[in-house]
Amino acid sequence: MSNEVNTDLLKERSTATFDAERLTEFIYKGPEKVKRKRQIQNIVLQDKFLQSFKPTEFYDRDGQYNNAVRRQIYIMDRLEELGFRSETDRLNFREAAAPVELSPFGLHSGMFVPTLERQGTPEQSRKWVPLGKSFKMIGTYAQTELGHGTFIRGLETTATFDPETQEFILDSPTLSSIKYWPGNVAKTVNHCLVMAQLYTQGKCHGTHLFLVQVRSMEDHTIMPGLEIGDIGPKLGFDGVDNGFMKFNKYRIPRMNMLMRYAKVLENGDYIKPKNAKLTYGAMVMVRVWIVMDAFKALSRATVIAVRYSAVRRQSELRPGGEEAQVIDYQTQQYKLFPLLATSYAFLLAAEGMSQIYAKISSDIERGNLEDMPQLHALACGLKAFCTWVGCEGIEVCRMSCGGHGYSHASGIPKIYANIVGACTYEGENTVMMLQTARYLSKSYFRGQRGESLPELIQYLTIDLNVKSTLGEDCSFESLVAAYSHRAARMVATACKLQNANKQKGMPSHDAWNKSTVPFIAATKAHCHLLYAVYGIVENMGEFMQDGYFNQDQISILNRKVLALLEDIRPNAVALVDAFDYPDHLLQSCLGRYDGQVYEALYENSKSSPLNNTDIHSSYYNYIRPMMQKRSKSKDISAKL
Ligand SMILES: CCCCCCCCC/C=C/C(=O)SCCNC(=O)CCNC(=O)[C@H](O)C(C)(C)COP(=O)(O)OP(=O)(O)OC[C@H]1O[C@@H](n2cnc3c(N)ncnc32)[C@H](O)[C@@H]1OP(=O)(O)O
Ligand SMILES: Cc1cc2nc3c(=O)[nH]c(=O)nc-3n(C[C@H](O)[C@H](O)[C@H](O)COP(=O)(O)OP(=O)(O)OC[C@H]3O[C@@H](n4cnc5c(N)ncnc54)[C@H](O)[C@@H]3O)c2cc1C
Repeated sequence: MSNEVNTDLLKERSTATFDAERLTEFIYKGPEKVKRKRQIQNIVLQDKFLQSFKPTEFYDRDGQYNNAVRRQIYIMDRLEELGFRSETDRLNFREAAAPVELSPFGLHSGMFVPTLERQGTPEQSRKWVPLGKSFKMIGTYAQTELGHGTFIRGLETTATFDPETQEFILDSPTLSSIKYWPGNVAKTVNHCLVMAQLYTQGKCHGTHLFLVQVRSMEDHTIMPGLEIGDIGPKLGFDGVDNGFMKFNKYRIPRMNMLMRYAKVLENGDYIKPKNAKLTYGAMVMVRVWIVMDAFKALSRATVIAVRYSAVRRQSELRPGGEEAQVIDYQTQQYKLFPLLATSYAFLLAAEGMSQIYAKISSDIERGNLEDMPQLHALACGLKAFCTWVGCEGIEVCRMSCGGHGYSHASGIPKIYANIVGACTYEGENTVMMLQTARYLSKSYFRGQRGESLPELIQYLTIDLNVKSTLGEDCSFESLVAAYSHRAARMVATACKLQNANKQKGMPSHDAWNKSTVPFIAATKAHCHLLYAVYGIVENMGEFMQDGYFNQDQISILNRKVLALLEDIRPNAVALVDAFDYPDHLLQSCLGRYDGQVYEALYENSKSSPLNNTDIHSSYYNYIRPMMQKRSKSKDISAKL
């Protein structure tokens, strides 16, 4: 591989009107943090073991799982050796060491241990969290069943208290109650946090979490009374052993119920929690993290697509002239530059979401549940919005790279396959949006009654009779006002339909269900971030429904969005360089910093396993016998 930088990329970087390094420092919170991140990424780059793996798609499923386990354990050991204590250092090392791989221990660290900490009593946490953190206990979060994932209250796994033996008896009473999907259940973990319907003294008290040992700590054999296995190949998550698990009257100690919020006493008495939804806390936490995951996935795909668009020359923009950089086609800019803006918007949304989560979850830990509904609504809405918009955007990035975008060598298919599951896991997006919609509906009617609303939704009470003041300058204030107006009007419209349904005599659940389509649209408007002008132009109908903009203002906006493309054009490469993703993290022949795309594609293809032999065995086994057989037959020409 040559170590020269593609001349087009060199030109792009020299014509940028700002210093990308300054923006990198803003993104990563200062020059020292950037320096530290790069130091850590370099440690990974110099690490022979970590650099010894071929691209994951060159291995079969067994190999991918085996590699994932090997690599993640190596990473754990290296982190201990390096003595990295800060979460940022550890995350930077992990992301650089395994950039496109979901860890078979991901749910252990991401859900199992944090849930023990947050949902266990202090005694339970003191006992189990150190075992989890030292990987003596390796766990996951097992909630979804064959028959239920969304409707937690419909889960069928039972945990029945036996006061004689002071045990809970876990059981999968039906086929549909078999746990199905939990990550790392199939081969990796020896414990699970199991969500089950709690029965005591003959009464069901709803779903609660139980710590269950599923494999021997001595030899990893499956505990008697359990059936465990892998669910099979999936669209992505190749290295993750999502599994199924069936309980057959499986006994666990009473004290294995996480009892921070609800309890079962020795005599079987049930002590209920302050709020039944406290047991849903682990899901809220992961939804908050998924907003950052959506930023990372979309921004990486955008880096690849924008750099490739600067390098790829195709067709004549000027008749007879040299072939144009595809980034100079207005259509290519209209595809990619809004995604560039969206990536920056998602970064800010993810950081804001994390700050709000930190504050409200610490209030909840101290027993102040006042803002729990707002946190739930925000986490549901942003998780759904950012993964939907992010996944659509990643597909646009892939297609904007033409044929090479479809190759795993571009790095984009893997980004998409790993993040698109987030539209489903941790709460299916439509269901999540409807949770936010429910909160908006209740808030709208509270606002109508003159009750005060939290700051984030005070816009619901604005005067909807005003028209836009937008002028040629498309001021920030006029754009914010436009988004608030659109969302407030759409929420009001959905709520009026819900009310009208009730007035017609519909029971409230039907009145709700028959207004959920406009509620989804209203909730998306509520979550819509301010990559402003493009968002208005792309959704003009919703902004225009009540004549909020006049014809002149619409023309201003249509002109403005094209003008913005020209404003961004000279800085497009610098804006993606600022995300500072090193090549070994992007894993992309198209998104390389040096732009040597064709050489990288050629080298990558030569290492494809199918090239291990010149003539493939199928020639000897099938093709040659077929040709010999056909050459003997008389009417060969007819067959051809
Ligand atoms: C690439 C990176 C890889 C990163 C690695 C990631 C790997 C993937 C890991 C994946 C793991 C999983 O998928 S784990 C499994 C995830 N599963 C889910 O998320 C299931 C989704 N379903 C649910 O959360 C629930 O069923 C939900 C839809 C909220 C409905 O719950 P209920 O029926 O109990 O409640 P409802 O009747 O709807 O509402 C009753 C009231 O409770 C409130 N309520 C409901 N949930 C609440 C909550 N969590 N916190 C506060 N309040 C809540 C509602 O707002 C209502 O308030 P009022 O209106 O005031 O009454
Ligand atoms: C990659 C991946 C990893 C996963 N990891 C785990 C894990 O580690 N642990 C775990 O417990 N689970 C895990 N899951 C399961 C996941 O949490 C569930 O699949 C998810 O919660 C969706 O539930 P479901 O499958 O029942 O979908 P369903 O709810 O059956 O969705 C089917 C359709 O029904 C619609 N629908 C359902 N309810 C409503 C409603 N009330 N109103 C309107 N429409 C509705 C949905 O919008 C959707 O269109 C994982 C899933 C995936 C894909």
